[in-house]
Amino acid sequence: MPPKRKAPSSGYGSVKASKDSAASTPGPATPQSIDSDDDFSGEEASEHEAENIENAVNKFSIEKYQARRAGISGRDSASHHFGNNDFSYLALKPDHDNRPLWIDPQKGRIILESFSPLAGHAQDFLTTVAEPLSRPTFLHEYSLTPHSLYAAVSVGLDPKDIINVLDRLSKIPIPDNIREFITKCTQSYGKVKLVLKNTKHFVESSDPEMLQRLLKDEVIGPLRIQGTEGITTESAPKMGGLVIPGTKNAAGVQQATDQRAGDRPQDGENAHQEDILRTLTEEDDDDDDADAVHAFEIADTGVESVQKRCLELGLPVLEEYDFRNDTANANLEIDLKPAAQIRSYQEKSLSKMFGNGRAKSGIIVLPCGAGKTLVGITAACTIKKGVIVLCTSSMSVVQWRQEFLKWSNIDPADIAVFTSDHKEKFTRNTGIIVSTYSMVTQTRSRSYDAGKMMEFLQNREWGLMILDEVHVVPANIFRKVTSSIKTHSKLGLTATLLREDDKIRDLNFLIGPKLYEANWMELAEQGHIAKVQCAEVWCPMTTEFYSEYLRESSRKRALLYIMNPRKFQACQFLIDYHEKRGDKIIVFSDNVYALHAYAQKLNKAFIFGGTAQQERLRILENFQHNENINTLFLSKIGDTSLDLPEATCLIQISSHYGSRRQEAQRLGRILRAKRRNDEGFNAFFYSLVSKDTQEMYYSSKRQAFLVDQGYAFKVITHLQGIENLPGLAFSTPAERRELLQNVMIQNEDWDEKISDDLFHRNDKGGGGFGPAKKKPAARRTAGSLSELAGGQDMAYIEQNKSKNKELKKKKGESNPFFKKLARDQQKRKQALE
Ligand SMILES: Nc1ncnc2c1ncn2[C@@H]1O[C@H](COP(=O)(O)OP(=O)(O)OP(=O)(O)O)[C@@H](O)[C@H]1O
Repeated sequence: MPPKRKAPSSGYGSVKASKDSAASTPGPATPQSIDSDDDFSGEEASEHEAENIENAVNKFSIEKYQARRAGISGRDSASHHFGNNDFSYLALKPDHDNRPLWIDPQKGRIILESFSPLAGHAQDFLTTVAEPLSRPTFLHEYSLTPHSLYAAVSVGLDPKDIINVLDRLSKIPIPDNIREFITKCTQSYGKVKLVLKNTKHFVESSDPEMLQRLLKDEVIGPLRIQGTEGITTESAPKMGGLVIPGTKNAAGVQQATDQRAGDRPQDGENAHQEDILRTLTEEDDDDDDADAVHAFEIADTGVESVQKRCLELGLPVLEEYDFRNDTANANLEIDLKPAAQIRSYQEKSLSKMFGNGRAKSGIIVLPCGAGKTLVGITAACTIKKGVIVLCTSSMSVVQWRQEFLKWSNIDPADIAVFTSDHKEKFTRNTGIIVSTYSMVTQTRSRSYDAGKMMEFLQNREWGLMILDEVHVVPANIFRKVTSSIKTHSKLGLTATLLREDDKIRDLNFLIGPKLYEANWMELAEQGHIAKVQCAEVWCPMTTEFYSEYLRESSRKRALLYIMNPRKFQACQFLIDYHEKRGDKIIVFSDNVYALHAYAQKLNKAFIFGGTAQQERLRILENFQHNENINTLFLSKIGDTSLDLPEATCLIQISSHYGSRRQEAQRLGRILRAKRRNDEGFNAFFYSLVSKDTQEMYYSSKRQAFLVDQGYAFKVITHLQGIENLPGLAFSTPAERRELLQNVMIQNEDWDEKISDDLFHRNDKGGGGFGPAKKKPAARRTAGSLSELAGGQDMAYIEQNKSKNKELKKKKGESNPFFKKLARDQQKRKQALE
């Protein structure tokens, strides 16, 4: 029996609230549920913060609603089936049909009817105030959490606005406890800002009483600069005059609202909806108080103490950078090239960052391939001060620099890279540095040059720090980065604000709140990312493999379900089918033994941690441009940073347990497919799973995130015509026994331990077969494995000559196109040097 599928995840903010939530709470921690690279340590501040949130959420769980519900339970013979989800006691508004939202008063969940004519407006609003949990075709689920409300406050909404709009869109009157929850969360969050104006730090708030309270505080009070004039008052900053480059106008949110005018219900279609819409778009100008801000100045050295103390007081500080009034830091000459037009969702995300004309620190979440790089570059072009970009790998560093040169008019001399191979500085008084997290945080055994470079980074003030792929970097690394490099604003970029250990919320206070999260399906509909058909292919285990599977320990079990001959056949069949359709296919395997075995047997090229850099590039070039090389086997080093827009089909044969993040990252490899706008084009993502094994459990867990984004995984139990595939591997019992013998003698852990990506190796040696860090002395081949098993005469060894070697041989015969490619690469390298 396959394991039961889990219901869409619930937000961490809602978990503890009620008894039935236990069902949606993740089970006990198992080794598989934690990504190995998600190491955290020293999280005192965030633990404290987490406690606050839990308390708030517990308060949010309301006995009175429980009691009211108790009153109605047993009312009819069906209500008990709905348990805690029986909301029939809630009174509907008379015109509820015209309103798109349902609100669950117990957990703060909001359900949006995405087919409503008002859905567009409602979605814009909900992504600002709530956490999107699940967005399939017809009903979207959001959750109000302390963090989502914190983010809403940070983009300038106040509790009154939030409650008003929610009320207009809701089918039921807003429950009192929801009002209370919104007010409670927002009254402390976002009230205090730390603003750097003209090199002076100010603690700012629109509430003068809040500042009085802080001045009386024993830690913060003494940090006020003596001799400055107490609390000053001035009008609140406005967007006015600020133009985000690459946009037609920079009215930000307002423009996004205008674009929605197309959603407006047609004349006579529904007068009620027209009314609701009108009230939604009406300007709220009755609040004059919000137009003034009050501030006091603190010493530069007191910044960290103020932040820490405010967090302790439950008043996390929002960071804002008034870059237009920063006369102390030199202006950077940078603008987007005239041809660069940012897309509406990119503009919308930036309008949240620059909503009031200042730069807010925070995180922007866009799907893989949706253009996060251009968002970062546009932010840099808006702020026009020194920028530091931090990436996860040295290849990303090169790509970021190239993208800056492609999209902006930055002088190449003003953008430098800092990696182990290149330690450059810009020559003028300001510029851009692109580096990796490891370069700026590693403290031991720094070379002299690297030490000098770090001094250079630490001795200046940066206008903007762009933090790429924020979800993969441990919190302690962020702490090191932000404490050692002075920057006025931080922009985190990611595709999946998701960690298996749920520590993602730490980022809220280390970088800033989530400013924007795009809807994957919407972007696919608009053609910005590819549409993907997802399928899980169930492969029955052969009897001999299954008998061993039941007997074995967990590590060997994994190898057995990965090497299941039926899975191999399914992979062979799918490759054949998609190659014939003209697809370019990537096959992913975390397990390097399987990677090697599959690729060798099917005579396909492969890349893993031990593949030499030259060989990797050669294989990738062939995959991109050689019409005879249409399939590439990749280990997990290809999960990220791989830009292969030719790829249109993914097949996953082995993966990292239940990692939702890896599943999303892998899907991301085909979202940028070049052919995505061809009529009727679909990319394909297959996950091959051995039936009745643990792999099925992991597989459903892995899919949870993508299912929440609206992807539907079809289950394929039989691949039509597989039996008739000429040359189908392992079709005789003898072949399968041979394979089983090979698998059974494997005693090593074949999971690749990598600490860098596809383009950057740890070992300096050439392509050993095994974990990347191992010495490449012994190159194990399929031949020697087969010999060990006493099966020298089997098909397995006959195909010992790998496709990789074949490609290597062809190196000298490179056609003019490859020669040109090599020349271009050489030029790029020289440009970097
Ligand atoms: N506004 C735009 N106009 C034209 N092309 C764009 C625009 N935005 C992004 N692109 C293109 O889309 C592709 C994907 O962009 P990018 O590499 O920044 O995606 P990403 O979100 O960083 O993906 P990943 O998460 O996989 O790294 C690039 O080729 C980029 O040039």
